[in-house]
Amino acid sequence: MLAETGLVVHSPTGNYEGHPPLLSSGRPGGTFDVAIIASKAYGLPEAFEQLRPYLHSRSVILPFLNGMKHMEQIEAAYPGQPLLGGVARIEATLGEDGSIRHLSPHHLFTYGKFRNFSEDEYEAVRAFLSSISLFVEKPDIERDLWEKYAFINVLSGLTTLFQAPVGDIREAPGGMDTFRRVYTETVNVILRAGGTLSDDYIEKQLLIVGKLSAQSTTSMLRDLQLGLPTESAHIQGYLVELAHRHDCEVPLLEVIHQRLAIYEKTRSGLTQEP
Ligand SMILES: NC(=O)C1=CN([C@@H]2O[C@H](COP(=O)(O)OP(=O)(O)OC[C@H]3O[C@@H](n4cnc5c(N)ncnc54)[C@H](OP(=O)(O)O)[C@@H]3O)[C@@H](O)[C@H]2O)C=CC1
Ligand SMILES: CC(C)(CO)C(=O)C(=O)O
Repeated sequence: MLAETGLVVHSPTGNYEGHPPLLSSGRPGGTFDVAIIASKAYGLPEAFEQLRPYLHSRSVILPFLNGMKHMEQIEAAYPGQPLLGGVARIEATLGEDGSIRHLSPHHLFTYGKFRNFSEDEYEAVRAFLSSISLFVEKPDIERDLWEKYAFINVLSGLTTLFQAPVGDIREAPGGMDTFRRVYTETVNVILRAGGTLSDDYIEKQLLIVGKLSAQSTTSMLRDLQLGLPTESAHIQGYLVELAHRHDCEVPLLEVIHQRLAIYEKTRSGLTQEP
């Protein structure tokens, strides 16, 4: 589709149309110095194999997935490969015509050193990425990854559990308290698992939740309502796995995870050939 229509972006910050060079997996193309991975988490195993022939031993990997588990998966798939952390803060979706629809003016992509860099290698990639105005370097990208993970875990978990936008959950009896309890469980797991979060993280997040527009939802709820696969195993499933590994009690996270696991099981039953 991209080859036919080109890359079309509709955005409140300005539209774009262009025909970037395209390379389909399996076609000759040489190797690349930087590879950005931005598939959904469930597409990673296939993406890893398709990308492999285009990497040299010092190609830099820059993932922009939500969550944290993919960082372990990338390290396992490409041991020793220089790995950046990347966090995307944007609200975007694919239109039926294949165009990208940027839904709100806000957008920020942060990156930073994660594993397996020499000083010179990191300096070279930093100099390259700093020429792209969308990208902002973060000295502590690991904390940024954990903070976005906690945020998306709570927001996608509660919007899918209740199948409702933020405003309806917030205004239901005890709604803000539910946000606080799910944030508290999430933060406990992350800290016990060795993750870092900024001081007063929960209070700051509750202020953000209070200010979100009442209609705010998440891409996971949109996927669930359309009967599409979700990243729940990668987001909620991995957090519950970390909770069990580190002896944390997480009753609400378990219920959210179960609700999403039931959805995924029902969905895969419906999509299987008879
Ligand atoms: N959408 C958003 O607003 C935000 C998303 N994120 C995170 O970003 C990640 C991507 O999400 P999103 O962009 O919404 O997902 P989409 O499904 O919209 O886009 C993923 C893209 O990856 C492509 N892709 C999948 N597998 C491969 C492969 N093996 N080789 C090459 N390309 C591949 C898909 O191509 P094709 O269509 O041909 O399959 C598709 O264009 C997720 O982890 C999500 O949580 C983070 C912040 C905001
Ligand atoms: C930030 C947010 C909630 C924007 O849609 C998101 O990342 C998602 O829905 O996946």
